[in-house]
Amino acid sequence: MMKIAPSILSADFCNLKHDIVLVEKAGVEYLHVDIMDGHFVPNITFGPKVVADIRKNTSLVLDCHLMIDNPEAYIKDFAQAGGDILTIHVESTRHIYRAVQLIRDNNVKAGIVLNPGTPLTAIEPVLPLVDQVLIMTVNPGFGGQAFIPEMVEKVRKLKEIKDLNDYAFDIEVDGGISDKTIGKCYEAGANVFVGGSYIYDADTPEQRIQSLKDAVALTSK
Ligand SMILES: O=C(CO)[C@@H](O)[C@H](O)COP(=O)(O)O
Ligand SMILES: [Co+2]
Repeated sequence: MMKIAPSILSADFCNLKHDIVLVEKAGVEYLHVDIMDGHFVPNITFGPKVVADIRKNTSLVLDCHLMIDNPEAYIKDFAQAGGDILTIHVESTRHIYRAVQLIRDNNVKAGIVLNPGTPLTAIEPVLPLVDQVLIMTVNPGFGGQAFIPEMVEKVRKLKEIKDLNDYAFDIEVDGGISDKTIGKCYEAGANVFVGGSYIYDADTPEQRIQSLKDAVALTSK
């Protein structure tokens, strides 16, 4: 099942509710929520309070991408704030297995994410435990960056590992996703697609969402 996850990093934070309702009405499944701490990545966004306020205003699945050091310290807070999926970077903790267990213990879905420079071998031990694997297709920290084409092969290899072991996790891609890049990722095995600037930097985000869906449908034929 393919899902589109608009990233509110590119939304207007003074009109956040409007920008969330807009994509919800356009028929997306997820809302991608980027949490940045100014340490793990060179940018800062917001914390659990904003996630809790978003939760009160939408029934979309809140797909929380934690770009923070020591994520263990905040997992409970983001789970209680109403995050549905908490995705943590394998590079952000020394104890990835324990951190993934902690997410599951908080009764939310567990995701794991890899920077472009991190090999798939780094996450193999936790693959049986996770609901989602996110392959970064840009360096994390900012919206509007160019898609890194080499990441398509990483998605393909991950899909092979998934099929070989009969794992059930979703494969998500994040960064530089547009009508030009989504098809390659879908064809390689991704089924959750984050879209930030491509969706929100347009006059008609609804049309951009439709064009992403159309590009996937074309690839499927
Ligand atoms: O996690 C991140 C950036 O670190 C993303 O979720 C961005 O929000 C994607 O933005 P675009 O590349 O689609 O503009
Ligand atoms: Co993200």
